[in-house]
Amino acid sequence: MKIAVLPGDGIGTEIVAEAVKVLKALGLSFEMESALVGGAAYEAHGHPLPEFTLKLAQAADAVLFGAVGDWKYDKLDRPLRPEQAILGLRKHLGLFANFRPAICYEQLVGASSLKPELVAGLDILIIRELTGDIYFGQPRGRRTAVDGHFPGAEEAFDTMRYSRPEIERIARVAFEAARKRSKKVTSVDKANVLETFQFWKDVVTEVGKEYPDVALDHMYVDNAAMQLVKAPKKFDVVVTGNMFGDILSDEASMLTGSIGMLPSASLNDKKQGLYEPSHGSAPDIAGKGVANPLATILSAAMMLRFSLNQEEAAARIETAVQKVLAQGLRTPDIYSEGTTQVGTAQMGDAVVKALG
Ligand SMILES: NC(=O)c1ccc[n+]([C@@H]2O[C@H](COP(=O)([O-])OP(=O)(O)OC[C@H]3O[C@@H](n4cnc5c(N)ncnc54)[C@H](O)[C@@H]3O)[C@@H](O)[C@H]2O)c1
Ligand SMILES: CC(C)[C@H](C(=O)O)[C@@H](O)C(=O)O
Ligand SMILES: [Mg+2]
Repeated sequence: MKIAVLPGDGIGTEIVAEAVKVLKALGLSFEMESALVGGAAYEAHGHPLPEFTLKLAQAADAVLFGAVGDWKYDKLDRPLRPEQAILGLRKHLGLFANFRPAICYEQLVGASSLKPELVAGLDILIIRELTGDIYFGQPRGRRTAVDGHFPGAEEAFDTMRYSRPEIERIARVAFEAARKRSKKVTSVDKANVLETFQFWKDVVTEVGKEYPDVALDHMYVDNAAMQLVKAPKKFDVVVTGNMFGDILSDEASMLTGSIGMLPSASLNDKKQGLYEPSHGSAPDIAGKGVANPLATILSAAMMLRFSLNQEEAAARIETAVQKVLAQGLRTPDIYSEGTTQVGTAQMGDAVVKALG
């Protein structure tokens, strides 16, 4: 089992160190190899996704990823910005299906942004399409009246597009996932305005006919953003495009207590996957040892389940995380009165101890 470990920037290095600690404590034989990615790779090699890093990821069964980015790179040309590394990995590895489960653990009901009764028992699965949409559509760029370059641009544009096969395959992923859950899919779109998402809705509806045992409903993204905070338990599997999924999953993270609790799995059609927390490099708290490593540790559990066929080990990690929460240990983002505040490394150590 070969794991490429790509910590990246900011808190990426801190939280991945804790996930690696937990993986090592399982007593399984992994081959783990690390490489620079994002801003760290740009500093060392002049590119956010160097050839070596990409090859390492391509050759691995799974990638454990931290986060990339920092405000100090804002002025770089877009292809050199750290965020291009994660977009490049998704594209090169064909990681089209992004699972972002928003689960409110019973111990964190009080840490949620919503009233306890709205989130107790909450378990939503957001399935975000990850290699299409306005993120990758062509053409994109800037036009100027003068020479085609910034500064002096007159306008900038991106293209939102989805092809039928792209929508069909993510819809199937969602219907299959729903079959193993409460058999309900909500497809989120903006079909009232956008041609791309009218097409999305039509294709998801067609695919839905292959799954008569799964209930399908459709919701506009603005309403979905509202319903997520009004009555989140109405949702089970949510399937949506790349950009809407990016936004809705950050919103959903706060129902679980913190963005530091939301793991993710990005899969291709070969079960190869990239596993990362849904959050970013958090430059505002980087280097302080206070970041919550649980989203990354829970992402490692998803990696064991989806790409490495280690269901038992995955469940061990998830149980250990619930145990440390039950012990009252909290990083600052999920802290509440009566609990014990700990730092990133202490939280990782506690999970290792709770593995038993
Ligand atoms: N997949 C990725 O690598 C990824 C994802 C999102 C953002 N980014 C990048 O990260 C940089 C910062 O972006 P941002 O500030 O908009 O989003 P962010 O997710 O990094 O941070 C948003 C807020 O959440 C907090 N936060 C995030 N993770 C946390 C954790 N584990 N524990 C405690 N608090 C946590 C941060 O302190 C911050 O206040 C940008 O360069 C952005 O492009 C990268
Ligand atoms: C960093 C950025 C490219 C990325 C995205 O928009 O997909 C991030 O926000 C995420 O959610 O993984
Ligand atoms: Mg995001």
